Amino acid sequence: MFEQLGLIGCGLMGGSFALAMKKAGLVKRVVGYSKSPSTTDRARQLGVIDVEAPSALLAVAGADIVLVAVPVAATEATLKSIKHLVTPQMLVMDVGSTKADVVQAARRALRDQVGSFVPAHPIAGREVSGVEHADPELYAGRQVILTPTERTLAAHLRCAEELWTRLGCRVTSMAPEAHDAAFAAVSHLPHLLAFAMMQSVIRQENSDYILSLAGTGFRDFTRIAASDPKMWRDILRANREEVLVQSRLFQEALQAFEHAIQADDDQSLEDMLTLASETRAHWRMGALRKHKAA
Ligand SMILES: NC(=O)C1=CN([C@@H]2O[C@H](COP(=O)(O)OP(=O)(O)OC[C@H]3O[C@@H](n4cnc5c(N)ncnc54)[C@H](O)[C@@H]3O)[C@@H](O)[C@H]2O)C=CC1
Ligand SMILES: O=C(O)C(=O)Cc1ccc(O)cc1
Repeated sequence: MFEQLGLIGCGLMGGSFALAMKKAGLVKRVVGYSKSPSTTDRARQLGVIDVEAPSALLAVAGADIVLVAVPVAATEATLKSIKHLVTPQMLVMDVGSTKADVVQAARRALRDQVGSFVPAHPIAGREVSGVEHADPELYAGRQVILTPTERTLAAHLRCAEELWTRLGCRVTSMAPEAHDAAFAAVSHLPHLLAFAMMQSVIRQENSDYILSLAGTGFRDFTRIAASDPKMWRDILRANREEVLVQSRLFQEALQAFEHAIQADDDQSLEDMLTLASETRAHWRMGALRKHKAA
């Protein structure tokens, strides 16, 4: 399907995309660039990329598909640096966790070439980063959200849908703002809460001892607190308004639980726990809920 993938950001997401594309026979050659030359070198040693490029622009030269897989705050500078080689025939995508800021960055950076850009967010990932963790199966069975703009070329949008589908993903399209509102609730706030949970334990005097007692519930709840701090700093800042809305909603829910406990209101406490428990028990990743719990 493609001759040459230009990969900018040879980390977990970019590296996994390159491996998945090769495994699916969708690309012949991968030319990669990462900010640190040692990362690009490592990506070549691991067989994630075939050729090292000394700059983002040179990674794009000769490519018919480009993936920008850098921290969201680096998107605008990256797109600016490659603009001169972006053509209407070239499909350019990203994998950023936030979309309104990325779309605005693309408009500013790519200007008349913005039609080549299909903003994408694979709902796949891990709490570890770096090319060492790149995995050809990372995207299999996961959702990918596309947030095309009014200027996105229809042919590129169709091509992106087909590509992600061939990698085993379920593809959905939505507006960037709707994306950011939804993912503030189901991804950004949960990560923030996991970080905050760790903070609240660490601040206690006997934290080492308490942590040594914790079991699987704590492990499952806090797994994502091991995620990359700089990446999450960028995501939380990029989607600050929606994250703060969700944080306030969460605090209201927590306060309702606190009040019920304080007031010995067993009925309210049990009702709230039941609603949460039943909803979670029936929740399946990627499935729409048919019946709301009573
Ligand atoms: N880690 C996850 O679970 C998920 C991450 N994402 C998004 O994917 C993007 C990449 O994240 P990961 O692959 O996890 O991070 P990573 O840290 O594994 O990889 C990022 C790579 O980009 C390189 N880089 C940083 N700034 C650069 C620049 N200005 N120019 C060129 N290369 C640069 C880094 O050296 C690194 O190799 C982020 O935007 C993140 O929001 C999306 C879904 C899941
Ligand atoms: O580690 C996990 O389970 C995640 O939730 C990973 C993740 C992180 C950021 C995203 O934008 C999407 C997925």
